[in-house]
Amino acid sequence: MTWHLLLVEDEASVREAFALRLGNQGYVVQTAASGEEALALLRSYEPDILVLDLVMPKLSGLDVLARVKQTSPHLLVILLTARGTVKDAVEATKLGAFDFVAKSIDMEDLQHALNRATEFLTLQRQVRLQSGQESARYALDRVIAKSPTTQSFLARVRELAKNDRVTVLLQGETGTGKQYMGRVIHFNSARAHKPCIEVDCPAIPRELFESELFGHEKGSFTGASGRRCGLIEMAEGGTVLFDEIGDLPLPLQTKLLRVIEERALRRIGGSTTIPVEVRFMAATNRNLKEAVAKGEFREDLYFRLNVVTLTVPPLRDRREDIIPLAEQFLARSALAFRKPVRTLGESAVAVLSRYQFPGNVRELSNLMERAVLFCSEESLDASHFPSDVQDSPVTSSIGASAPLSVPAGWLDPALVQLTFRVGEQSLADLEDRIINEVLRRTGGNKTLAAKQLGITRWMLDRRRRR
Ligand SMILES: Nc1ncnc2c1ncn2[C@@H]1O[C@H](COP(=O)(O)OP(=O)(O)OP(=O)(O)O)[C@@H](O)[C@H]1O
Repeated sequence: MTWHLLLVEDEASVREAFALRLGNQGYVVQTAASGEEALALLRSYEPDILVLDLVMPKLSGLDVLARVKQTSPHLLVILLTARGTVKDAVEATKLGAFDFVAKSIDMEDLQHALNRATEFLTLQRQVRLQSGQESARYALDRVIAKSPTTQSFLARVRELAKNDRVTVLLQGETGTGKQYMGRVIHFNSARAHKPCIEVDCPAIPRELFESELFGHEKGSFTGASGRRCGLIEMAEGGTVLFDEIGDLPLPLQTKLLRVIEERALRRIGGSTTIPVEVRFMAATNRNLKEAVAKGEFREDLYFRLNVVTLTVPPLRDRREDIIPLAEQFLARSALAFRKPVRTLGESAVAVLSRYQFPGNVRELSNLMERAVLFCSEESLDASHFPSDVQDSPVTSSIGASAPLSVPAGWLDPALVQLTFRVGEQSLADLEDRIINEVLRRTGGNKTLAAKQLGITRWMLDRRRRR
């Protein structure tokens, strides 16, 4: 499992050194140089653990802790101090800190606290699974399926939920809901009370991949200070869902194939074979057949995964679902942001009904979230959407979408025009539009899109999830 960590430390040298070491240990680290910066970041970013320096110039660690606990009561906070007192420690505990540790160059105490925190989070997730909250969220009768396309798609999902040993390959454009549908299959199957472990292939650093997936024995490589069980083992009895399986490094494809075929694995450095009883699912927006032809994906693994292929339809092929989905996202965001908005006004319905949604359900969900954030009335109308969405042209049949226009007369097909109204759109909005356009032009190939944008695959994913 990959853990996201926000490190708040005002001394640049300490911040950078700690971030580097924690990053090398597999944590995904974001940093902030002050309490104020951390609070601003936490409005849009949800780490698993917050590591806070106690003594900072304006807002102290305790001030930040008090504020964070009001908005995110379950976030685990570790306070770091070079010269803290018992009084500070007592105060931190009262405010709900998870731990209070000494700041040292070797980070020894912090390491122990982080180990405890990640163990606690793993356990908490298992308990949450058992409590059935997720099962209710992904119940088949709660999936919006107004359109005939989604209805027939769900009929196949229902069958696959019943047959809980069949391996499934979920295909579809970016943001169509492949992972979401994978969860629907899991939580409606006999495995629902067991873990559903998602492996985000592009997000796991290559050098850690094998150990994340298969686990390791103590001392099997430098840094393997204890025995660790891998994600596949953790899913025992349940499902492992590989997101963007096309990004699985080739050597690991061979190993995974063996595990699927033999239903058993060996941890790195281990001498015993451990049987695994899990269902495997994989999602991709790449054309895996093409990847096989190019030698980037193993053909035998492709056939192993491709026992049943489910293609999640793009939103433009199930337009009847747009408004009910928008209403669901509106209700969810209004609750999360404590906003008075309750309904979609006529003008908003009109805009949503004609917009093409190149980014599919994810784009609709993000669009509604932002619109709700800027709405202080009871009814949300078109003016709450960004201008390019408001001004999107009416189309009767929606084929390839073009959110950024190519002006007439421009001969170079790689040239696009980006227009925006100053004061109405944030940098993040513009970034989203550029990313969506590049993804559209690469046919949803995220690796290629990231390359064209000059960022890493991981950064692309983080930005899209923002
Ligand atoms: N039918 C649905 N009902 C409610 N929410 C949905 C539905 N389908 C997708 N979503 C939401 O839309 C977002 C994108 O879905 P998801 O991550 O499953 O897409 P994806 O196809 O796996 O995307 P990518 O290819 O980019 O990884 C998620 O927040 C998900 O919860």
